[in-house]
Amino acid sequence: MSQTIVVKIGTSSLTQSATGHLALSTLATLVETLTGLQNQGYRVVLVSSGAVGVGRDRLGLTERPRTIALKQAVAAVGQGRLMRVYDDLFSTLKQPIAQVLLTRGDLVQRNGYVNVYNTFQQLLKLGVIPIVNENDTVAVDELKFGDNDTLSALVASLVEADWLFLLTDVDRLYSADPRENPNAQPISLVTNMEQLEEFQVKTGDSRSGWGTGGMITKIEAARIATGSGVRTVITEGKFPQNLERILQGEAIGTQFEPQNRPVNARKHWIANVLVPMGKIYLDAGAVRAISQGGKSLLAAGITEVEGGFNLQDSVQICNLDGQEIARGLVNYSQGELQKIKGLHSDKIPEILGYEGADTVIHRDNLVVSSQLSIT
Ligand SMILES: Nc1ncnc2c1ncn2[C@@H]1O[C@H](COP(=O)(O)OP(=O)(O)O)[C@@H](O)[C@H]1O
Ligand SMILES: N[C@@H](CCC(=O)OP(=O)(O)O)C(=O)O
Repeated sequence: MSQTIVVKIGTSSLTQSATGHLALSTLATLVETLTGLQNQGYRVVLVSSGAVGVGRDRLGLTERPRTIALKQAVAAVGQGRLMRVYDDLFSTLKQPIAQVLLTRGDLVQRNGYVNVYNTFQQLLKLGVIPIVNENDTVAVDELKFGDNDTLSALVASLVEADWLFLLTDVDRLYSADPRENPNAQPISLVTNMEQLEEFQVKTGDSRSGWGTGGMITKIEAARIATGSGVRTVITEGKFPQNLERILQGEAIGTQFEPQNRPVNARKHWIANVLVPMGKIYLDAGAVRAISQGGKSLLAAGITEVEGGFNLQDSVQICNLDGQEIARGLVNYSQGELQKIKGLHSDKIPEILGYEGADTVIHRDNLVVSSQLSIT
């Protein structure tokens, strides 16, 4: 079966820093490279930022839009313009493309997730290169990916990609932001995410003029993607032709080695796609039963409940120190749990006045932190 690659390009690479106009030569090289890879038999997905940057340039705004409404309006202007440029360039090479605009809300319902999965599969089967962006114009805060690094990692996981390339305006990850620290050490290979602590990587919150997430969201993306078995590379967007060399084995940029692909796609979805709506705190016995015993969560081990969650929402499960040890889908609302926390399951019908589920979170809907990387 052919390999699948997801390439994410950030605003900093798509636009010229001096003028804010599109970086046409970079875009043209990217289009040539991706079409070349597609012709070699790779299945290719492009996650492209730039809606806000291009819209801002089109409208002649000199500042980053601050209000949500303005940002959403600017993105609406820029997204169409950006796709027009991509379509012109890809069409010159006879490569069909598709626009896929997503919000987290499209993926949080399990059937929505499966639907998007099927659409991607169909597009790739047709030999199309999907061009993905967050649907900035309609996304509301609670259901935003917020940055395209995270979005690209979730897409890479969804399409079961072999590679995720994060193209940006630095050539690789450094031990500190190279803009601010001239002694920052380059990092070529990360075999597991704990190594980043050994390398003492610092990201600060610095980012290029129009970028959104900075380096921290790229590391987070690498964590999600490698946790799904996707090899991830941070490399410079100015040289898209390097993708071919990396695929041939050259050590360019920072490469993050993939962990084993999780066998359970549903648990990956719970851990990485759903937005937790509350917290449940457990006593030490319940923490052990869940973390080491592979058990379902029962009401008896719950000490405290926080947040306004409903049945089937995702919640964070914490030990008494507040450290997250698992995440899962609840069978009770926050109000119900307040009443039954600490009680034996036999007591639930009496207290609530109806027969509830035996478990607060069934183990099939529970992801412990050692099982999968939790965001
Ligand atoms: N440890 C680090 N290594 C490399 N770059 C870093 C680091 N910490 C912060 N950065 C900054 O992250 C920036 C890239 O992020 P961003 O501007 O969001 O790019 P993009 O638009 O490609 O998403 C770089 O320009 C760099 O200054
Ligand atoms: N969805 C937004 C981009 C969000 C984003 O993550 O931007 P960047 O840091 O440049 O990759 C847009 O198209 O402008």
